[in-house]
Amino acid sequence: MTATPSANVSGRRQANDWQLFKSILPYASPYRNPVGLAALLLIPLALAGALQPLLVGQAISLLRGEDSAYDFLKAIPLGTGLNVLSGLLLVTVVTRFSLQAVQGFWVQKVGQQITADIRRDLFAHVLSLSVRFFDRTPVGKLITRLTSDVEALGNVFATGAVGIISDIFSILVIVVTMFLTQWQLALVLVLLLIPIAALILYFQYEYRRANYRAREELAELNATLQENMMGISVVQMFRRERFNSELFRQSNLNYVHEVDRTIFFDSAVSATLEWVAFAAIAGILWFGGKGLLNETLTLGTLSTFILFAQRLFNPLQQLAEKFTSIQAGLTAIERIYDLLSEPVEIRDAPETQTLSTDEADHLGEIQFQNVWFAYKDDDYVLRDLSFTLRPGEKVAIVGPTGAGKSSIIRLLCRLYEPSQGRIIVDGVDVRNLSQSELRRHVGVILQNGFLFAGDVKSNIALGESYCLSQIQEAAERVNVDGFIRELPEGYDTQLRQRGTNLSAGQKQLLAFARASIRNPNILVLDEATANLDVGTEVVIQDALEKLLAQRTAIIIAHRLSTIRNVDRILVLKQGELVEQGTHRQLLQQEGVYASLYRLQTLGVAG
Ligand SMILES: Nc1ncnc2c1ncn2[C@@H]1O[C@H](COP(=O)(O)OP(=O)(O)OP(=O)(O)O)[C@@H](O)[C@H]1O
Repeated sequence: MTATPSANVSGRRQANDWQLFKSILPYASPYRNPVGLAALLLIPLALAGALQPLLVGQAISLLRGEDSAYDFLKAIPLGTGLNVLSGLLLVTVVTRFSLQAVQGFWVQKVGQQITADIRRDLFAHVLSLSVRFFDRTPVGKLITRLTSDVEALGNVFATGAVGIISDIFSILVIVVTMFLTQWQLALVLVLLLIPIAALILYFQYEYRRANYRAREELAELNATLQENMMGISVVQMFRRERFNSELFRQSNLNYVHEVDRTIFFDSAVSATLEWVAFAAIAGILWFGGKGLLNETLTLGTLSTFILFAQRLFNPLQQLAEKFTSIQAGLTAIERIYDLLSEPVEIRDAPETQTLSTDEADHLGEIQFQNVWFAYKDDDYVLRDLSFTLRPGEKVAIVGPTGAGKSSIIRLLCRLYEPSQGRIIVDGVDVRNLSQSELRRHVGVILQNGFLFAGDVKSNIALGESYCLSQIQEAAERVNVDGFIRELPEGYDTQLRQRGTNLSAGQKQLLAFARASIRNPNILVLDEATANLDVGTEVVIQDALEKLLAQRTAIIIAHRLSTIRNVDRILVLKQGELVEQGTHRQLLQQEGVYASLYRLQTLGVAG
């Protein structure tokens, strides 16, 4: 066992079963009617269940002419009395059989709908969580929560485990009926129930802990699996197969170890109940037998109680059978609840401001005011950064690897929030803008544009309602229309997941079309032309000039030759702005930029 799962278990938010139950209660409210109907059926079901032992006991009493037989039965002929009892027994059997079927169907149907609703909300919630959350949570773990944890919850309904509620209700009705029939025997049975309940609670507690750890291990396993699938080319290229298989084997073993613990506690519950059910019947026989000899008890009542004991432990045994499913379901709710209560760090302010859409307002001004930023604690990657980009200005950010260039972009787009300081776009703090307005205002083209499974045109429109001609125009504006038309089915060409049937450069071309169609006032290019060959880059550069006209632009590029013509260059070093000016001014300053530039031109010459 590794230290990780226990750390996870102890580090998780504590919620008791009642809180967990309450957390899914709102999901049941749209299905009030079927849930109410199923709950209502509990009453006739439990009553019919409690009546059966009484009827059998009465038949025996009647046959033996005992006092415990009801007076109205004693008043009619024996044959008629037995017929009445058999008829009533048949009614209870048919009632239980048919109502159980109706109830089972409704509960399962509603259960699956509730599970689907939870899955939907979980997905929407995960998508709204900040990038910071994804930095610390492996995707494989999230997938486990969205798939197998939700599945475990669905199983509670699918396996009929939710019928436990009806079992508990039946136990209560039987207990009351027993006390009304013969309180001494009823007491014997109820006293037996107390230690069993305590034992079951203990096993349940242990099972839940083991099950939570097992789920954590499964999430770990899936994270390893996902990482290897995503990085398959690196795995194969560096011959990591054997090494990674060993890591996977360990993860697998940890999982099995935890599952073994859950099996142990599950079996312990079944075994305890099996044993106790017999002990209960023995207890009744012993105690009731003495009553029979003293003639304080009739055989009819004793038979009724033997059946009661069976009836009482039957739901408990069912509980043992459903136990795994229910406990797994509760663990699943716990994990789902954990994720659903993960706070959305970046959300729209209650009253957002809007940006001016008036062209005359010279849109596209960006101000960073004393911005500090750290991904973790006080490990600042941007330090007291202040600069202003005038509307329409083209500014390049350069600096060594890890200087914090991309972090500036992430802050501007509000994927993260600054630790201190403010970022202002057209006079409005980005925190006061709605995220959709900000993202519409700022277009970003990244080095590795992500593509979704679907066709080319939907990858440009990305869910917005652009028509084909608008998409084509946008592609023409950035000179990528020709490239798209050369694809096997032009704009209808299906892209496989993550666009694996396109080259890195081709993906970047589509990213240009994506930005062009949205017509943002501010355009950010993060190493956007790094994957293009020189020929394509010339074509794109030409398109870019057109795209960038009238817009504010931030360009991050390692190849300094591509940014010589920008209005201003900001030089970043270890998160601080160390120089700024035009290419010419910076060369004259003989500082960081000049040495970077010389190194590159030397590199090119060499
Ligand atoms: N998600 C993250 N979590 C923690 N630290 C990060 C994260 N992303 C980046 N960093 C750290 O922040 C620093 C700045 O990273 P950033 O990506 O902004 O650099 P960059 O200048 O764009 O680098 P490059 O030129 O290599 O793209 C680096 O030291 C990096 O290790």
